[in-house]
Amino acid sequence: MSLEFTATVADRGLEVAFEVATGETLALLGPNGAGKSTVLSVIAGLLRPDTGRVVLDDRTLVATDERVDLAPHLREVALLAQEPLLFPHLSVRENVAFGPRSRGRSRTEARAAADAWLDRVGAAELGDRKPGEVSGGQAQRIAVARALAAEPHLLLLDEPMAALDVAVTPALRQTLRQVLADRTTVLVTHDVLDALLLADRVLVIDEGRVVEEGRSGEVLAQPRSAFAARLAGLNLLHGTWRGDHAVLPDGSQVHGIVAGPEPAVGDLVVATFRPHAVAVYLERPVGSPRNVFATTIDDLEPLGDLIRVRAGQLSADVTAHSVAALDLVLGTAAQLTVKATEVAIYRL
Ligand SMILES: Nc1ncnc2c1ncn2[C@@H]1O[C@H](COP(=O)(O)OP(=O)(O)OP(=O)(O)O)[C@@H](O)[C@H]1O
Repeated sequence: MSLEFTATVADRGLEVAFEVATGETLALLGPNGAGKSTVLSVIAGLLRPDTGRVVLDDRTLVATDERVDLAPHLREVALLAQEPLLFPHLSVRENVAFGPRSRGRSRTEARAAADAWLDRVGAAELGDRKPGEVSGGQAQRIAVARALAAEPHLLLLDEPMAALDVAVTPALRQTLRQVLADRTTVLVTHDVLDALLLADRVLVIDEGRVVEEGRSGEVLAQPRSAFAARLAGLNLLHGTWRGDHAVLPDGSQVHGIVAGPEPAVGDLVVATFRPHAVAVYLERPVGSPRNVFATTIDDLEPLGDLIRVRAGQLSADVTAHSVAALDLVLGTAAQLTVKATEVAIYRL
């Protein structure tokens, strides 16, 4: 085990234990105030737990019963927050070179390491600029490079994409996928796609307690906790890429827009779309091209002004008026449709 974590923090109502294997990415999911950031603060050494023990590889970072409490800068842990927090007076290259320099590398080595990391995160051309002269998405890439250039044993990411435009998140998510592979990471996120695409396992925390834990795909496919179920409200269909559409295990086809890198024929993919984008018909609709799934309704659940219709693996949010007009009840055979433009397809 690479990271072993047990801690209680009484005034934040936190009592959590988990482990992360070497090279694994663990996503921490949970509602606001659940305690996710508190867990990261304890690991980074910004908050001392009332009781607890955090061991990274074979080094004890904090152990309340042994009175061990390593200073943050000695922990070899990098914390990347929502806001990039770059040093404004240093150039981008100097920001990234900061970690290697503090680890005793020469100026030339540190600059070379900085340029190599900037290149890996797709920010090679920004080295000479000041942080004030780059966009939010670029600043976050630079912050990723800076965190990794310090060669941390553990990377902590606190909603690294929360402050960014939705337009730039797919590209940064792709960069993170590449740099997180084989790197021990704890990632706090609210985004089901981050959990699915970046994390091997997820831990769902609610009111300071672990309520669910497992492989990302499994937890999101069959959520047990209310929070994971709400997250998993997003439709997720796993399939195989066929060049211009995905084929599901039952043979049905899904057409959509590829987000991120183009999958090769035969690659495993996931097609995602919001329940809002799904329409329910009794007969197979004719006309404009779209995805049609023949299925049977197995749950109808009020959701604010709408009704969430569940049918097999699919969810559709429709008005109460249409549920009444179509006379939908449990067991009704229905055709669920979604336009290809509403479906995002990701390579797994
Ligand atoms: N600096 C602080 N001082 C005291 N209590 C705090 C502090 N920060 C957070 N808390 C409290 O600790 C609990 C856990 O908060 P934490 O920020 O860890 O949750 P979170 O899961 O990261 O939430 P979010 O998703 O909103 O970031 C909450 O009850 C919160 O109000």
